[in-house]
Amino acid sequence: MSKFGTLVMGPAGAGKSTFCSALIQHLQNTKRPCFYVNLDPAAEDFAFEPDLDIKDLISLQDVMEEMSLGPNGGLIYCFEFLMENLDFLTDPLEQVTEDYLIVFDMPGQIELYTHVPILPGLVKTLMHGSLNMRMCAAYLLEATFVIDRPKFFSGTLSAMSAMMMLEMPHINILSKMDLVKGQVAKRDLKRFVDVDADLIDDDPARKVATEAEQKQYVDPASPHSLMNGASFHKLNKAVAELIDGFSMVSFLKLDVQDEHSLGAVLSYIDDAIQFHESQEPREPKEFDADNDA
Ligand SMILES: Nc1nc2c(ncn2[C@@H]2O[C@H](COP(=O)(O)OP(=O)(O)OP(=O)(O)O)[C@@H](O)[C@H]2O)c(=O)[nH]1
Ligand SMILES: [Mg+2]
Repeated sequence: MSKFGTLVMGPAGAGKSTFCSALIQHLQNTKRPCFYVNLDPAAEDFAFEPDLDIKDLISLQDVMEEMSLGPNGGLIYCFEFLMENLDFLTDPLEQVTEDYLIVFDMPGQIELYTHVPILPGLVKTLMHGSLNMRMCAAYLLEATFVIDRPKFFSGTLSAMSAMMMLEMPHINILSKMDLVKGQVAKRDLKRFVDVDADLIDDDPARKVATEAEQKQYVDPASPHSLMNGASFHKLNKAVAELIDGFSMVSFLKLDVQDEHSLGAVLSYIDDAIQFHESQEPREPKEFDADNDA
């Protein structure tokens, strides 16, 4: 029997916990069971009480106080501790049946997704251990990033970094769409959703380098050369072309207030983990003449 889950990831404040709550509410509205796992050892307030909370194993506050660590070092310590005590996570998940969607709410420290090798180990255990969980990553990036194009591509690289680290089905999501409504034309938004490298050239905020600035740029091979606006632009364009040329990243738009938007994101998650293909066909409910009258 398989289990099904999604890891909700992304930078600090991207809207992960808000999305988890909205998704749980949507699952409840559509009569689907859900198991909510909080893996953020610093999270405090929840719209839905987690079914499993890493804070019952270890809390970031305690680690920082007792180990004299800062918030980022403390978080890594918490995850290393979780990896040494994986039964805390796997035992309760053993009981979860295949009709459930298991939603993992992750912390926002970006290093977890970029270069610390803890998450790949955790994902391997969940997917390839006895739980046999089919999982996908839901990586959130705040939609306001589209206002600043180099920042958008930088955020896209962080999503790619997580994709490369985790080697699991991956869905990228532009969260907080309500914040850019009316600010970005639909036509322009399309070019962020299916990433278009020309966004870098068309950037209305782009400062064109003066002739003097162009000359300032010396030798790219020299460690003492300073990159100026023109050379940063070339670098940004090359990165954007790489993303565009290989169709490596595209985004779904998410407005947590909109049930259709949540439903659309959920259907991508379901497809990625092949949720519906593995469900037993349900018996249609018996017709109850008394109640239906
Ligand atoms: N306008 C708007 N605000 C949002 C939305 N989602 C989240 N927020 C706000 O953004 C802030 C961060 O939201 P969270 O859901 O806590 O973000 P997070 O990614 O879980 O944050 P960390 O766990 O701290 O990394 C909160 O103030 C939310 O109210 C959204 O869709 N629209
Ligand atoms: Mg959160």
